[in-house]
Amino acid sequence: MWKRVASLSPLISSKRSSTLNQAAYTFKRFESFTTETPAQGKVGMFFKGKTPFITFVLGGPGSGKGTQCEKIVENFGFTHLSAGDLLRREITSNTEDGAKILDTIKEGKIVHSEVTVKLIRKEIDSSDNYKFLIDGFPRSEENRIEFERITEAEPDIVLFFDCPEEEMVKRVLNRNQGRVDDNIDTIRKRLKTFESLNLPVVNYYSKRGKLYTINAVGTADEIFEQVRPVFAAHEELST
Ligand SMILES: Nc1ncnc2c1ncn2[C@@H]1O[C@H](COP(=O)(O)OP(=O)(O)OP(=O)(O)O)[C@@H](O)[C@H]1O
Ligand SMILES: Nc1ccn([C@@H]2O[C@H](COP(=O)(O)O)[C@@H](O)[C@H]2O)c(=O)n1
Ligand SMILES: [Mg+2]
Repeated sequence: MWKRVASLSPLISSKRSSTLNQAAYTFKRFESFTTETPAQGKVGMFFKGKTPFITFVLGGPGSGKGTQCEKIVENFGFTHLSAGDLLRREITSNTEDGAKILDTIKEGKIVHSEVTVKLIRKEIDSSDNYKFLIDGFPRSEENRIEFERITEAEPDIVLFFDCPEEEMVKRVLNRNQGRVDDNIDTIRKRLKTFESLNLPVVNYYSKRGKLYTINAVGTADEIFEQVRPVFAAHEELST
């Protein structure tokens, strides 16, 4: 199993890209593998000689997480794992959990962490990549704690797309992708869930100096110009 032997986050948690340029970074280094026997089912054992680089992508419904993840994939070679997409795929595959997941999503609530972490871990395990964007996760402290318990890993960085509610509502209502939760009633519930369960996670990573807050208002390209330097600054560390 790999272990973090030194993991020093940016000394300044960035609010805007300009702050990033001034941020002093110290080396973030991992030991790829220890000599210990790998623990069954831990993320580390699946990375053959490479150190996993994990980014959590947070933000309210419609804040643009998926849109920006596509751009990060194109520009920085990450694998994009959207927790919401994995859960929706589970619904269509008629598994035991599918019906419960559908009800939870319609209610704008959070699916039990064990289910979501299992799906994420399966994707990580079967990937040849070692750079992951985990989009829409962790959505709650329970999500976060379960991920840490199962993987013994923490994210290297956490992006937070900060968007006003009225803009999020507008974007979701215009999305037209046939999502069962893209209606005004569910959006209201999702916004409440975001505030009560997801913002504490955002604050947690802010206190740990891992959070990069991105102003999510503007065109997708403008927003990506704030995102780009975050990854450019970490590129050496993540290759
Ligand atoms: N900067 C932007 N300006 C205007 N529209 C945008 C912008 N970024 C994304 N959109 C559009 O807003 C909608 C929501 O974006 P996206 O799906 O990326 O958000 P999300 O944060 O992943 O939402 P969810 O949490 O609901 O999955 C999409 O239709 C997308 O095309
Ligand atoms: N960690 C998560 C992520 C998502 N959900 C549920 O899926 C819905 C859609 O998620 P998007 O990221 O695609 O917006 C979300 O509202 C939750 O119901 C979850 O439970 N846990
Ligand atoms: Mg999304």
